[in-house]
Amino acid sequence: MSDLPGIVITGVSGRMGQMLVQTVRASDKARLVGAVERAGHDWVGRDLGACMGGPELGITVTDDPLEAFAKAQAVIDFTAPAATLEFAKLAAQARCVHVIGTTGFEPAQLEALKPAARHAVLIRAGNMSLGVNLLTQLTKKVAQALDADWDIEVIEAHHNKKVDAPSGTALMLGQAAAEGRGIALEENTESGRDGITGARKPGAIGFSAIRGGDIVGEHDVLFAGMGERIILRHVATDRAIFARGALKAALWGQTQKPGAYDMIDVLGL
Ligand SMILES: NC(=O)C1=CN([C@@H]2O[C@H](COP(=O)(O)OP(=O)(O)OC[C@H]3O[C@@H](n4cnc5c(N)ncnc54)[C@H](O)[C@@H]3O)[C@@H](O)[C@H]2O)C=CC1
Ligand SMILES: O=C(O)C1=N[C@H](C(=O)O)C[C@H](O)C1
Repeated sequence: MSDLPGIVITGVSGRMGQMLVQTVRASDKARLVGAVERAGHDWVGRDLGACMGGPELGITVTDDPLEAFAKAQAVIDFTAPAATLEFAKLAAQARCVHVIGTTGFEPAQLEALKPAARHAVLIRAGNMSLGVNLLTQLTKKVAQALDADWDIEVIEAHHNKKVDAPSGTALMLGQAAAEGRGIALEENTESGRDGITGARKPGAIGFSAIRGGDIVGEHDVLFAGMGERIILRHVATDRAIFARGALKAALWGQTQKPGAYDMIDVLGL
């Protein structure tokens, strides 16, 4: 019996779920102990390895998250907001570190996540990659240095299956820009322009979303001034960057006190 932290992956058949299975199995710092899918999914009740088209792994995909969490030290969760809210309660009950990559939360849903962090370590980020988390720091710094005559626009592109916009990453970058500028993002957002919109609201932070093909994730923060522009860019070409970040967070969380954390905490940026 290994004493490496045991990890459960939720939404295991998803794009990120399958990438996480590969990442955790390749790691010598953690072991995969459970796999969760939604009730009714055709992977439930079958061996995970066989579902993924490979040799059997001895892990049966379950739709009973609490049963899976009870055997684990961490849950890595890239699913959907309603599912993540449910998993947060159960992970706290099982005292598991809950790493949340899910995006698309409404403000009330984010509020509803808070009680879980009183009992367990909860680490949430709209983007788990080192590059994007560094970019948030750079964005804050540039926004701090420029006055409100510089228009800030966050432009993102993702694959055609993505269901939420702006992306979680775009919101992190917008938040960083707002903090740098010393304004509240909620009161200074401009998005979804269409038709006769009128001139751009001075000082606003704009968001635009492109959806197409298999784009993994691309984000530009554009600072547009009079006669010059600065563009900060991150391009993701492989989902492994998110899975590596999530696993790092799950391991880091093992030694932390209950509370709400993000990837800036994990990476020590
Ligand atoms: N924070 C980050 O670094 C990243 C975040 N994401 C986010 O992760 C989420 C998932 O993305 P993808 O893997 O591309 O989506 P996907 O649609 O391929 O996978 C989601 C999976 O969750 C499962 N699921 C939904 N409800 C469930 C429930 N109640 N119980 C168990 N499983 C359930 C679905 O059946 C599906 O297999 C999205 O919100 C996306 O924006 C994606 C990549 C990186
Ligand atoms: O849905 C995705 O694919 C991604 N979602 C995250 C987001 O909303 O920013 C992270 C990454 O860009 C991929």
